[in-house]
Amino acid sequence: MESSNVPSPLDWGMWRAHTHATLMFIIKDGKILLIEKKRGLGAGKINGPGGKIDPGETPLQCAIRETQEELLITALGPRKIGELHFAMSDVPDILCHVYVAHDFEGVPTETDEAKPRWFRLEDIPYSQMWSDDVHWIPLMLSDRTFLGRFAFSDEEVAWFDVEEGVGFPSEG
Ligand SMILES: Nc1[nH]c(=O)nc2c1ncn2[C@H]1C[C@H](O)[C@@H](COP(=O)(O)OP(=O)(O)OP(=O)(O)O)O1
Repeated sequence: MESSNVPSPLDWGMWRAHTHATLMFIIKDGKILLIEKKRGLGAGKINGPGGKIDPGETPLQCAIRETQEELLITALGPRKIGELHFAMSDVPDILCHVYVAHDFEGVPTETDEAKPRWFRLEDIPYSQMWSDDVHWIPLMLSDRTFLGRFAFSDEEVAWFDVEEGVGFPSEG
């Protein structure tokens, strides 16, 4: 478990997410498919495809739908690998379900929302990503499940804790 050496600025036992969201990472042939996000929260950053869960939708359905909408591809065999709890300072708090898939159908295509970018696993552009990503993407690449909690101050991580080897129900 990796964590900050300072006390948490909030009581996580009382924490509740305002927004439920997803991220999908396609990892294939030693490369990871990321996006340049063109609009919404995190516009201009590199991230996985994803977005808010719609009413009546499961997290898995959301991750598949958002990947279809943003890149015009369908992830095959996605599996939940992690959960991220974000206590934000300037926008509503987010609980994000993270999925990994090792195959997909279709051709990754630029849309109004996103531009596809493949990166070699050793060249992930952390400096252009959310500042929490460096704390959990390496676990995801090692196929380790995780629960990450992050308290943000503006755009920077002020406190964090990442627990490994967490179990998730199979549908996720
Ligand atoms: N600190 C963070 N680190 C990270 O890696 N991804 C984050 C993040 N904070 C938010 N996200 C991602 C998760 C999710 O895919 C998305 C949620 O932001 P939004 O609710 O603004 O999504 P979108 O604008 O894409 O949603 P839709 O309107 O549903 O398309 O941003």
